[in-house]
Amino acid sequence: MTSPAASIDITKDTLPKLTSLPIINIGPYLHDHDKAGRLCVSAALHAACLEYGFFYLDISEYVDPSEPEELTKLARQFFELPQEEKEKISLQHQDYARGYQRLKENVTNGKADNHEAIDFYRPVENPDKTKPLWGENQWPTAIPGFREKYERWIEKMKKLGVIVMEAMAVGLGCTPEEWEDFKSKIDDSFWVMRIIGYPPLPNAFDGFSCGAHRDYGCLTFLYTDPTKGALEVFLREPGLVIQATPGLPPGETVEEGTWIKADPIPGCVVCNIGDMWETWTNGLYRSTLHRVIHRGTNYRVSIPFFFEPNFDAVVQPLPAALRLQDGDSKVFDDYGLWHHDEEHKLAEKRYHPIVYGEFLKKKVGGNFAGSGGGKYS
Ligand SMILES: O=C(O)CCC(=O)C(=O)O
Ligand SMILES: [Fe+2]
Repeated sequence: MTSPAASIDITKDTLPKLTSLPIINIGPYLHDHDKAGRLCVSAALHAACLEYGFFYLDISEYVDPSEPEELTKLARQFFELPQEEKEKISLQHQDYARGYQRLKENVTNGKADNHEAIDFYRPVENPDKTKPLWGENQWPTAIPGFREKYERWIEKMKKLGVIVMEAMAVGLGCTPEEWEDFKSKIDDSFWVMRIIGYPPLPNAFDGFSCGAHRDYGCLTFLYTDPTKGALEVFLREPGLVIQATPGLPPGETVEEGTWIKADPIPGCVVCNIGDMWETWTNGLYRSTLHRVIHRGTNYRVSIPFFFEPNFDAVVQPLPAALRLQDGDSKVFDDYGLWHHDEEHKLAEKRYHPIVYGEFLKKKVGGNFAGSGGGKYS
């Protein structure tokens, strides 16, 4: 194989973990000529996904910082509106997924999250709000420019999603033909965008700003205002057993590892992979726990864009990932050199195929309908 993934020997046990996430500049993938630069980016993405499932993506060559800054201003204007005005676009007027959710309406791991938000999904043909996820997006009308500016951002993030997916496919060792097939699963992304507002956590609050969860999709591009100390990422560190952590998903009261802060870095979005990448890589890349604890005094705004597979995409382990895991096919020849035995079986698939839309319906269907659900429950 000729991919960077194959030529770099990254073994999880030998590299020390950084205490802050790696920064990867997507720039070379924006320029046609920079082949060597692209390979470096792909190798860095592969290493970051093996080790952390999280990284900073430097997009300063792709977006002007004034653009997302303007979005956070618009978001603040919305969250400052009287509650009745915000409720006009409540998700209860639609499919219970698209629209505004009031403070503490979202529940993660059984506890109310101390945030409010507006959720948008890819628009669908023939919307029908009685069908799960099939309603219409609800845009605030009281704030001039809101919809146009956010729609411009959505277009940019969708394009960025395809660019980063290609860079990651190369890093994983996909052939160009395999990438074409893979691309057909993500080229009409059933994206989600959330605009989240976090008041400071009250001292006695029994819960989090956003409880510990893994994102369930493909790639998250998280833009946040400059607030520090809020987002935390769980770094798995085998052997390092931390105390039981309240608020972890059920059955995960103790994890081996540590929480690190992922403060915003100018020019970057925080990027993480979700459960779909875990399936595509047959568990080689893991979807990583994260949470938000905002104890500052300000009102924090974040705008995660979730670049997801196509609604009808079948998601299953990719051949490139199975090749990387195929310990069995590395056989020694008569000279003691190992080579791939093409007739040997690839690694066994440990993840079952999933139709993304079906999986998504199970995740969000019925949430917020007074049933105490939530995006991450
Ligand atoms: O607001 C943040 O920093 C993170 C939000 C998040 O993890 C999510 O919406 O999935
Ligand atoms: Fe998340």
